[in-house]
Amino acid sequence: MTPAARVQTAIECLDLVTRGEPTERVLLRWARDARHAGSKDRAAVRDLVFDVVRRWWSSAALGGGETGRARMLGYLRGIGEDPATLFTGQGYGPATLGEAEIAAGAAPDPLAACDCPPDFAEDLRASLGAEFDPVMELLRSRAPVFLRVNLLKATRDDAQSALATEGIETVPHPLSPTALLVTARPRAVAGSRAFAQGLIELQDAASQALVDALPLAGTRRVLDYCAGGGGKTLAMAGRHRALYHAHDISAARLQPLLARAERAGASVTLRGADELAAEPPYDLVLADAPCSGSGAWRRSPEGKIRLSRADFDALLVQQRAILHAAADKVIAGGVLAYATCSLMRAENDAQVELFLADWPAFRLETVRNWTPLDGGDGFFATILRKGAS
Ligand SMILES: C[S@@+](CC[C@H](N)C(=O)[O-])C[C@H]1O[C@@H](n2cnc3c(N)ncnc32)[C@H](O)[C@@H]1O
Repeated sequence: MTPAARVQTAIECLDLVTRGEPTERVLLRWARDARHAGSKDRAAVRDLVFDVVRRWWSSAALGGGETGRARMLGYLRGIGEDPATLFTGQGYGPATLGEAEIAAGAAPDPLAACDCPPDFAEDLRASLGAEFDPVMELLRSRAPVFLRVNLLKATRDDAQSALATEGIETVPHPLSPTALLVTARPRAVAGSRAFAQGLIELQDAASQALVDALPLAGTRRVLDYCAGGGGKTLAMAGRHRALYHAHDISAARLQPLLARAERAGASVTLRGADELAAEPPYDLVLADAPCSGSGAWRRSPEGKIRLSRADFDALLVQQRAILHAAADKVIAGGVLAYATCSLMRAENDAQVELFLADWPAFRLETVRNWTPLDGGDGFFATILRKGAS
């Protein structure tokens, strides 16, 4: 595909995204049907579509409309590329620009310029304070690719050397002693020998820093209450030997965890709701709750354009319920760690305040926040210690 044909394909995908179809589903369907497209084309179209989603509002303003074509036009203007070089009307590229399109488009207002979802601007401003502008600016660009070195199988130096033999260049990242930032061939990671042998996992550096902050030393029984695919379960197991139980309301989400654990050389047991109810309490329960995902909007930008006020309110209710259920599984003297990848106070400190008012047996031990300004995604983590008796 020519660069112009990739742009036209991205425009058609963006039209479907605008109509409400999930971006990932649109791209998967296109990739399945596009027999003429090679892997580089697929990657390029994917990158273009997600780049525009990250700059949803500024692209619409600069392009003078909300169609895929207008947004692509605005996106190209926004990154300083001349759209006329791609909108040539040749081959499978987009039709040449009409006079109205050339004249259309205006500088975005300050909120659109930072591509902040209007419905959450107030929350984000209040939560981030002086960091609002620089954080929103970072969320307009792609996330770096980070790896977590699996200390059960390799040191960070070993992992770096193994990756380098496959042309994957990395540098250590200061956010965590296990974090590597990929500086060359990030797309080769998932197919690499180092990955197949369990030396590394793909995991954001702040997510690793969050696990570093958990008081795992001395714990014997650990429950990951919202384990999902088990990213944090495996990060904990890579650092500290203990009995790890993984639970999630969705069995489908947990499903890849056992194969991942085997590759990592870690021992993790899945626990459904009934099994969990029969388990004695744990020394440490991690509740990595579902959230707005606002801290990870550059990695998963879909949430930025889809999150509604009603979704958000439902998430707050879910987070409270999860905190209560997870607290029930903490042994006297043990720890409840509540975490989100949200930048918003309502999901973070405010939830903890509500929890502490309901559960006087717990006291706040530490609170940590990471934003994309630290290099990785935005995360919140708090350690709540249950009284000894
Ligand atoms: C932020 S994700 C977890 C990510 C995971 N810890 C990781 O590091 O890869 C939140 C998870 O919470 C799960 N979840 C939602 N409601 C839940 C509930 N009531 N009980 C347990 N898990 C729940 C979701 O299915 C989702 O997998």
